[in-house]
Amino acid sequence: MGILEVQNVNKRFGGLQALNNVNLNVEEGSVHAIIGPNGAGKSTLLNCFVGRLTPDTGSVMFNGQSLLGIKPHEINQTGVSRVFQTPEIFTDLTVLENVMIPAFAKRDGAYKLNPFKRVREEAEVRDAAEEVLVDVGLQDKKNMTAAEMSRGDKRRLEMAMCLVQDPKLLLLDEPTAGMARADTNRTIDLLKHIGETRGITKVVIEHDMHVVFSLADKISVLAQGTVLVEDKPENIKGHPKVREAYLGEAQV
Ligand SMILES: Nc1ncnc2c1ncn2[C@@H]1O[C@H](COP(=O)(O)OP(=O)(O)OP(=O)(O)O)[C@@H](O)[C@H]1O
Repeated sequence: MGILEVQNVNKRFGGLQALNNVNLNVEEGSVHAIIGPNGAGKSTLLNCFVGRLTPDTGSVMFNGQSLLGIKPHEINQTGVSRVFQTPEIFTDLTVLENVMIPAFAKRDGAYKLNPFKRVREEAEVRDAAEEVLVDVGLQDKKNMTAAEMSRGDKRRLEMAMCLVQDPKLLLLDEPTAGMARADTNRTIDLLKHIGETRGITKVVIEHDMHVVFSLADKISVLAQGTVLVEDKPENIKGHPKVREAYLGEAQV
């Protein structure tokens, strides 16, 4: 049984069938990539895992429990964390403070009124945050204001904000979008490192095939809301259905 099991998920926006009987089986501890041309339905699918969208029909099971009808913050509490395409960080706070806030939220169940004042006093939360900053290589920048960071570092910070919540499943929406090659390679190394040290299952949406083939244990190819193939990377490369889906786009 997979840690995340998606069965016959359908989602329609008006006249558009954005997801059409989608099935996905993500094995525990694996990296599962979802690829596909623009508008294929990748983000829509991810939104169905985190409670931002509810499928019209079908099921989404995480660790044997249905995620449908559960609020986003409650899904987060079950161990699902998401890294966004555009980092959602508190630019006025320091790097360390940014990581302490989600740690606090996870421990106490939700953001409380004036959480920051309390966070400051929490040594236990601070220790957890510092540990994660070492993991993502930002320990030297912990006292820097988040606004001052490079784009690549902001994404590492957001990763740290997810990791400090000790997720079982990490969802990454184009983790290297807009990065130069050097930053992309650092991100690949970081994700591999996290896999080794923390054993977190990851679902990655990604357009950059270098990233996909460097990381993925399994790949699902989505086109026009339908999963064309779910297979190991070596069987995806050059697959005729995949080539067809990508006609005129990035080559697989
Ligand atoms: N809230 C919405 N209302 C109406 N249509 C939507 C909505 N969200 C997505 N769509 C449409 O659903 C289809 C799938 O969109 P989605 O963003 O999931 O694709 P994607 O594979 O993530 O694309 P990209 O790689 O460009 O990010 C697209 O045609 C999109 O325009």
